[in-house]
Amino acid sequence: MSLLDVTGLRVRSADGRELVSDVSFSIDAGTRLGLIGESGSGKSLTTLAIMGLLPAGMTVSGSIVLDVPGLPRTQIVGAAEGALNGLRGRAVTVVFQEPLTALDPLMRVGRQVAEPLGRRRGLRGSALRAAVLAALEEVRLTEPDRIARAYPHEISGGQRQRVAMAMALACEPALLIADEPTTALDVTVQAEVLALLDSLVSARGMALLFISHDLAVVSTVTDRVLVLKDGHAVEEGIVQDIVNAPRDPYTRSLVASARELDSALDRITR
Ligand SMILES: Nc1ncnc2c1ncn2[C@@H]1O[C@H](COP(=O)(O)OP(=O)(O)OP(=O)(O)O)[C@@H](O)[C@H]1O
Repeated sequence: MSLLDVTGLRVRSADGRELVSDVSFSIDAGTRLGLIGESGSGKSLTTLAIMGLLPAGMTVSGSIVLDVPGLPRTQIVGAAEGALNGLRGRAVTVVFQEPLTALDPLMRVGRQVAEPLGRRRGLRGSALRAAVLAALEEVRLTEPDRIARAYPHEISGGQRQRVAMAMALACEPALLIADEPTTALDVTVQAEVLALLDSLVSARGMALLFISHDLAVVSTVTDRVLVLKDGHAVEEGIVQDIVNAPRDPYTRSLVASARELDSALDRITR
């Protein structure tokens, strides 16, 4: 049994349009899967369905089973809010593209990191303060004291994404979903945050579902990938195989455009 088993997932809008069509995949404990596709292909809705957070009015069918050691095996589709609340954080946590969505603009960063740490580890007072600084250091934030005292708007976008990662990791999830976590960052910061994510996921033995529209980015952090187009899964496999021999026409076009960018860079640097 996998950690996450998604079978025949369908999501429909309130007006009956099918936005995600019969998508199936699974993730074993400690393994990684990339979900790739252009804008509107259904990546975010798939993520939200796994978290049980689809917008009101949408309907979901199929099966999403989370089976995390030490927690009740749960069918997410149709689960009661209470059961989902018990799973969010500890079983599965998301880091979103825009870290401001995870952060309260009116609360100092340190207090926000303290909240999941206190809840998960039962820490208070000076032990909690020390754990907050350690969590900020773990995501390689220099000057953790200053960052802890800052409000979200007083730190950079890259620093905010590291804070969001620290908050996600504080829950010690079995599965981390990273939904385009570096898309809003500039390219050099993007590479650093990806490397950090990669090493933290390995160090903690977490499973990772990594969402991106960028094949090059996906291939740096995952070895297996599922390609989505217009809500349908068109191809799944090892990244290396998909890059070398894409079977589906859409995957071929993704690979061709990634290569195009690469060779444009080569031409300039030659
Ligand atoms: N709240 C909503 N109501 C109606 N349709 C929606 C809603 N949210 C998303 N959609 C539609 O569902 C489809 C899939 O959207 P989704 O956000 O999952 O795509 P995505 O692959 O994550 O795209 P992006 O990379 O731009 O985030 C799109 O056609 C989108 O317009």
